[in-house]
Parts: sequence; structure tokens; C-alpha cells
Amino acid sequence: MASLTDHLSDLVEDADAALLFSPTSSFHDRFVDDGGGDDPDVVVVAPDNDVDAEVFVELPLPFDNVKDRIRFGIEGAMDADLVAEGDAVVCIASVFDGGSDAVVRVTADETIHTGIYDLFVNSRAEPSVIRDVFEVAIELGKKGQKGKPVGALFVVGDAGKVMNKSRPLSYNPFEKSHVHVGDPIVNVMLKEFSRLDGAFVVSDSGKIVSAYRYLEPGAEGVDIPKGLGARHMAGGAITRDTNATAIVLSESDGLVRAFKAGELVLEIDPEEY
Ligand SMILES: Nc1ncnc2c1ncn2[C@@H]1O[C@H](COP(=O)(O)OP(=O)(O)OP(=O)(O)O)[C@@H](O)[C@H]1O
Ligand SMILES: [Mn+2]
Repeated sequence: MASLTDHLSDLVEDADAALLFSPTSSFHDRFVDDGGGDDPDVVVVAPDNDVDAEVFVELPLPFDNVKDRIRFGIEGAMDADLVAEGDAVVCIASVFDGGSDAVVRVTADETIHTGIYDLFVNSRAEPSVIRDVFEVAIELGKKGQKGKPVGALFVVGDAGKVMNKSRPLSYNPFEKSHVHVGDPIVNVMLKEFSRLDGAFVVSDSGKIVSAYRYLEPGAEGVDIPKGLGARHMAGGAITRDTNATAIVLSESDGLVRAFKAGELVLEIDPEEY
């Protein structure tokens, strides 16, 4: 009878690339030391390049959802021409806390592609700003506002143009302040103000430009999924008229969605983060 190793060797056979997600140094070194001619290319995907990997894709969020983590890594590797369309990619990741404990074989093709990498890396706003706004939206989605579900709309990047395509619903509490997303006090303020109508406008560098903005983009040709209402339509449409990214928390279904260039590019469930 064949051993488990024989059965499972299919999983790694003829792989074009191996993606190591946040490997320990010793785990990574084993791969590099063995690197013979026929071995797959090794790409490290992690928050920081602690292991001094030659080929590295930066992970801006931990992505507890392993599918999102893998998608991000593969899309990043494709963007850097480390992985090509149709390649067999073996991903080695940690699913539970601790070391690398899972092997996932994926073909790098259309079905894997969600735009998650593009969203973080190629948005006009800095990736850390996108990440910080996502974190506020995810936390709001998890906890709600005093236990009740709450919705929110953040328009991130290209703030000057966004301001030109919107108008105030009320006085702007951020008028003369110079505060940035990611600052803990600001996150408390954002959560507090999310009870109120309209959108938050955030600059490329993360400065909160305004709250209570009513967005007035042209909505022709914006194709958002059926069932989503005015908040999502406005969020989607503003990203077609400007180079902003919209991050929207839905009060009705609790999901966080991102829009770029008028299209839905990412949908995540805060409960999975
Ligand atoms: N053009 C707009 N600009 C800014 N905010 C808007 C705009 N349209 C709607 N909103 C905000 O979205 C809120 C919810 O509107 P609506 O229920 O139609 O949106 P939705 O897409 O169904 O979102 P949800 O899933 O959170 O209900 C409104 O109370 C308002 O605060
Ligand atoms: Mn609604």
C-alpha cells in the first residue's frame, strides 16, 4: 500500500512556484538551501521581509481568511511577473496559530483573481491608508455602534476631486483638524460619526478631510450588484468619476465592500477577520 506521502506528492508535483506565507527563518532557509535547477521559484509573502527573502511580496493585512491571503499572494506574485497565468502554485501557509501547517495547490488563473492586490497596492492612496480604513470598517462591522449594526462609507484618495463632486450635509467636524486614519483617537471619532449620514472623505496620505459629505457623482454606467442601495451606488459611482477607492460597510448585510473605477473589487465578511 502506498504511503500518505506518495498519495499527497501530487499536491506539490511539477509546481512552477512555491509561495511561503510568513515562514519562519528556518523553514524558509530549508527551501532556499535546497534550491536546485528544477525546483520551483520560491516567493515569500509576509508583512515584513524578516527572512531576507530574495523574492518577496508584502502583505499589508494578516488576512485571517486564508483564501484572501492566498489570492493576495498570487496576485502580487503575478503583478511582479514571478508567477504567470496558468502556473501551478503551491502555497504553504499557517491556518492555525503557529508554523506552516497547510499546503494548498492553486492554478493561477482568472478564477483566483479578485483584484485584492491591485486594491491595496495600486490605489492612489497609500496601502497603509487603505488598510487603516479597512480596519475601521471591519471593526465597525464586527461590533456595530453600541451593539446595533451600522453602515459607513469611506472615500479614500483623490480627495480634492471627491470634494468637488460632493456637498456638505452638515458642518464638517474635521474642518480645521489635521488628523489621520490609523490614529486610535481618530478611529474612535470615525466610529462615533458613522452613525450620521453621508460619507467620510480621506486623502491619499490618510488625512480625514471631511465627514457628512453627500456624494453627487454621475451614476451612468455604474454596475453595482442588485440589491445594494444608494450608499453603495454613490460609493461605486464616485470611484468612476475620480481616482478614489470607496470602502463601504453595509448596515443591512454587514459586509465590507471596496469599489474602484466604478466596479466592485472586493467583498469581505468582517466576522472572518
Ligand atoms: N449619495 C450619497 N452620499 C453619501 N451618503 C449617502 C448617499 N446616498 C446614501 N447615503 C448614505 O447611505 C445611507 C443608507 O442608504 P441606503 O440604505 O439607500 O444605502 P444601501 O446601499 O442600501 O446601504 P446599507 O446596506 O447600509 O443599507 C443613507 O442613510 C446615507 O447616510
Ligand atoms: Mn439600505
